[in-house]
Amino acid sequence: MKRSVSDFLIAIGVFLVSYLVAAILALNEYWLTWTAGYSYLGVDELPVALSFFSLMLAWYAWRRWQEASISHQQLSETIEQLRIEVEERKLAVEHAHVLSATKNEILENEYLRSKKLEQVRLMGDCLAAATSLKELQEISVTYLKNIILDHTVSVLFADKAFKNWTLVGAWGVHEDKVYTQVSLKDCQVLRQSKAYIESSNTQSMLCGNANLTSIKSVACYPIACHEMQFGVLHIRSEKLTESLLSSEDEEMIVAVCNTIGLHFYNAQLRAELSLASNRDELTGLLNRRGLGNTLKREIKASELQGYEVTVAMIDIDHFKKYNDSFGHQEGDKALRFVAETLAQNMRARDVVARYGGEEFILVLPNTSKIEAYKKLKMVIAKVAEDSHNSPDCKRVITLSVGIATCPQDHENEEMLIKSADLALYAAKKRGRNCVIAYKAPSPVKHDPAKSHPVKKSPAENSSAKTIPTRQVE
Ligand SMILES: Nc1nc2c(ncn2[C@@H]2O[C@H](COP(=O)(O)OP(=O)(O)OP(=O)(O)O)[C@@H](O)[C@H]2O)c(=O)[nH]1
Repeated sequence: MKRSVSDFLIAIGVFLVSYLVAAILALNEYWLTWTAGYSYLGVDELPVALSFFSLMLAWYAWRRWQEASISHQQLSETIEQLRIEVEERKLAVEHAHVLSATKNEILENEYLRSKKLEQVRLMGDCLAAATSLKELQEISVTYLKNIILDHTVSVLFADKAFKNWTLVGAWGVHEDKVYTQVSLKDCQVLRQSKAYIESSNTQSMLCGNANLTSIKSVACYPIACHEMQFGVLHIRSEKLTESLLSSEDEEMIVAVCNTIGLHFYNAQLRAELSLASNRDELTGLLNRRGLGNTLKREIKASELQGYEVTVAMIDIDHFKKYNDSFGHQEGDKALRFVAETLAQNMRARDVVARYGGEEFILVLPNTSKIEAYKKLKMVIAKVAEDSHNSPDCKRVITLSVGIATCPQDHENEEMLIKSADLALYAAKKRGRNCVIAYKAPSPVKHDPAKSHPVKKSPAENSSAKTIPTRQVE
């Protein structure tokens, strides 16, 4: 625009200068006409010539100004176009940067998510293979730590009876702000049996476990299945935020808690089933089925470790008479009394089982025949003595016992029980209330390659010959 104005001024200037020159020439003509009596041009033609000349000059100036304006406008337009183009390119570059950053972020999030999903899968496999409640809890915490990375987290689990709750894991960005104490009565998840999310700027949060004044937000999730609460996952933050977790993260955490709950539920179901199928309902002891597995295991262990296992078969004497005299219910009480007394007088490693009816079996690992004999003598004396004073027994209860030892009598569990049963039969024949050890009628042929060497205990070495065994008839 500046350029156009200057061109216009130049044109005006040229116009004025041309008029000035024309005026000078005209004056010169008049001067010559007046002083010398002649002129180069006729005085009458002079204004016309000057006007023509001025017009020519003015036209020329106007054209120049117009041309200058046009070229300047074109230049401005070109510059504007270039400016727009540069702006557009800048925007395009910025957009590309944003796109690439978003793409990177998406890729990173996807990578993290796939890693977390892999952890969830591994966790499921490990939980499915867990064999105890403690193992289930530890596996859950280990994997939750790999899945919930950017928060301050605490995990509580209930014991088998759902009475005591323990803080099994606590970790997070603020190690000092994880749970230190657990207040169950204030746990909203346990109260409401559902996820609980709270944020408050004041100290009065309903979540009793946001026990630090700096905690402004909590998100707690139940670890449950079929309305059975096995645990609580508690996430806390110092930030005042309505949503501690992104919707994706929350979705994953809820799914993980549900998976853990399901595994706890399955484990509990399995334990209950196994208990029900392996336990005798009346006495709570192992039943015949449970005994079979246990005895097999003990015989295998004795082979590997080279020690003896003794099996004792116990029968209550004249129990039919007891039932007939005092009734079946009293008979049941007596059975429970015998079961309890046997269990109380055995070592933790010994196995006490109800074989059926009024028959019990003891499995005594790492126990020689003579040790078992002494122990059983003591036990039948104890049962007789205690039954005398017990309100559960209507009369003194005596027991007959037959014992057999692996590997010297038999290495097979069925044959071992059969041998103990034969010895029991002998005890009954002998007059009851006694212990008889099985003695094979003829020496058992041992295949040295098959049988395992046995470490003799000092007790056996000293008194093996004094054992009052009796050949089974
Ligand atoms: N109350 C009760 N009685 C049972 C149970 N199981 C078996 N019995 C009884 O136990 C008795 C066993 O009797 P027998 O096998 O004849 O043996 P016994 O009378 O003890 O005679 P000996 O063994 O020779 O001393 C039967 O009367 C059964 O009914 C039970 O669960 N509860």
